[in-house]
Amino acid sequence: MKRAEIRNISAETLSDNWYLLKKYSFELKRRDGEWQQQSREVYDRGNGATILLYNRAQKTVILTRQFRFPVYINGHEQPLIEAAAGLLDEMSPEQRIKAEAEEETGYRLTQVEKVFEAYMSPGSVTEKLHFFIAQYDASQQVHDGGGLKAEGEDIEVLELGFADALKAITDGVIVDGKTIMLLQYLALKGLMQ
Ligand SMILES: Nc1nc2c(ncn2[C@@H]2O[C@H](COP(=O)(O)OP(=O)(O)O[C@H]3O[C@H](CO)[C@@H](O)[C@H](O)[C@@H]3O)[C@@H](O)[C@H]2O)c(=O)[nH]1
Ligand SMILES: [Mg+2]
Repeated sequence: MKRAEIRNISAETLSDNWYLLKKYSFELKRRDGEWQQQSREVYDRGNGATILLYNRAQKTVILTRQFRFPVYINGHEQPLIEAAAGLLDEMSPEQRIKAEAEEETGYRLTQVEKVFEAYMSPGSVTEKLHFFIAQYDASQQVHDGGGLKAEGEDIEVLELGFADALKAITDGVIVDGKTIMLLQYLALKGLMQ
């Protein structure tokens, strides 16, 4: 696939507060060869990583549940069930996800497996998410998890049966994209059989 042809990129910062929102103007060469002027607002919060902990013998997974304000104002008033995740903050995806998994779930992981990368909202958000899975057992639990109170985190740790977690997707109880992708990955690869 050939690279997109883009010229005359300029940017204006609309907000530089917690994260960065810019408005870009640029010209894009359409497939018919015509140059077209466009502008796009782009939200940059860095890249992130997420992980699903699974136990094959027990047929269970570890998920988190926390209040998410953007989801709340868009109509989902319950806390959101999610795979553990965090922003990279200059660390490598593997280092970051091990630290984040321990902070949020309380499980200390030695081996993690990278499964894929994905842009989750490519029309407006720059973020690329790195997806991991890891096997866990009770001996790896070093504390109760919960995240960082100073950052406003108040994270519940859930251990769910894998079949119940898959059913929660079709029942509309699990509605977070990264979490659905990771649960379906385990199912597709037959890792819980
Ligand atoms: N004060 C303040 N705090 C914020 C703001 N936005 C985020 N935070 C705080 O910044 C911290 C970021 O926590 P992380 O665990 O690193 O990130 P995350 O929010 O869990 O993000 C993960 O999940 C997202 C949603 O699926 C992913 O998009 C992201 O890549 C990452 O994987 C959280 O404590 C969050 O409350 C803000 O505007 N103001
Ligand atoms: Mg997080």
